[in-house]
Amino acid sequence: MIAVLGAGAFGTALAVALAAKGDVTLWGRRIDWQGENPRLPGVAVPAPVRVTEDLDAALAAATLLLALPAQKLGGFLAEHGGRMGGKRLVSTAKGIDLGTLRGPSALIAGAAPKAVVAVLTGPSFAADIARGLPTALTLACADPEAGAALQEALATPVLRLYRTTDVVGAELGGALKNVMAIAAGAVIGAGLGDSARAAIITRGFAEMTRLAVHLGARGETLTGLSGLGDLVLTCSSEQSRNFRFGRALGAGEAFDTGVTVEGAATAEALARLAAAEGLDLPLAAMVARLAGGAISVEKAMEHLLARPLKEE
Ligand SMILES: NC(=O)C1=CN([C@@H]2O[C@H](COP(=O)(O)OP(=O)(O)OC[C@H]3O[C@@H](n4cnc5c(N)ncnc54)[C@H](OP(=O)(O)O)[C@@H]3O)[C@@H](O)[C@H]2O)C=CC1
Ligand SMILES: O=C(CO)COP(=O)(O)O
Repeated sequence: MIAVLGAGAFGTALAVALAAKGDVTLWGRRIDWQGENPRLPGVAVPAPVRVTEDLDAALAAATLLLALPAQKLGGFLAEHGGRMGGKRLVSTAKGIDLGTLRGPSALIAGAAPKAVVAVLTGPSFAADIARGLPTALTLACADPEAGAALQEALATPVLRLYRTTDVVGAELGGALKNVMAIAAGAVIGAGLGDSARAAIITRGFAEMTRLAVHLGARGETLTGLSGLGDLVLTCSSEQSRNFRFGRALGAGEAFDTGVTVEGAATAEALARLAAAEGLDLPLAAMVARLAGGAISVEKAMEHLLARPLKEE
């Protein structure tokens, strides 16, 4: 049995997609809706999805998809991780925890050492998955056999999963692209043009790869769905919350603080990591200052353009 923990847009979309294969439990801490989740408007949640606030019932499943925002995962695991030993735990969070500077897989392994840890990530908007549009994602698990079994269990005819054992690379691809999407949105919001956005995507990709490899990832993982693929999607689509947040920053407009924008906290985590490890992460550092209100887009661009000229 499969249970999805976290009834936000993505958890709900995954439950809807997996319902095509059989019964799924969708757990949320507060289910105050019926039939259609306001976080995923226009999508009817079908009958095979058992929606519940009962965590004990959800924890009966052998496979748990953790669909919580990255900054909420640590607290949730601290409270409930002790009951998840022996399960297959698949994180969908795209971020780095600000408190510990760790990714979701390390948080899970710390809280539930006996669990099989995996990451499901890649270019996919919740609304697209829920509508049954074709999507390709990365399923990362360090244990190849467990990874193959999860690939079978979670793939559907329209949700195509590619397998890797590079968990660090897969989760960093998803976390870092959100930071770059804020930068791309800021460039567009400030009216700096599509050419500048292409520069952000390309130099952002170089920065992502450099950091991920430094942290133990395989470089080629970043050229896959959960790196380049998700970076391109998120930097170029109005559907992206990170892009829209950046665009609002660039345009000097307000943004709804209730919307999940993983890239803001992750940029701050990266700035701290860069300081601790002596890394040069110019774009992430700028996004951290932009998102924190410490600098304007104009000043950020001035700083970036004034950097010494170098080889590509
Ligand atoms: N939306 C998308 O298109 C995609 C999202 N993702 C990733 O999935 C993760 C979740 O995003 P998404 O579903 O969109 O976010 P949403 O903002 O739609 O939902 C977040 C959900 O998390 C719940 N939550 C927060 N804290 C806790 C907690 N301590 N215990 C239980 N539930 C909690 C919220 O519940 P409550 O309402 O009670 O606050 C809410 O249901 C993110 O890391 C995101 O990057 C990945 C791919 C695509
Ligand atoms: O991760 C996503 C698409 O792959 C969703 O992006 P946003 O969180 O920016 O909406």
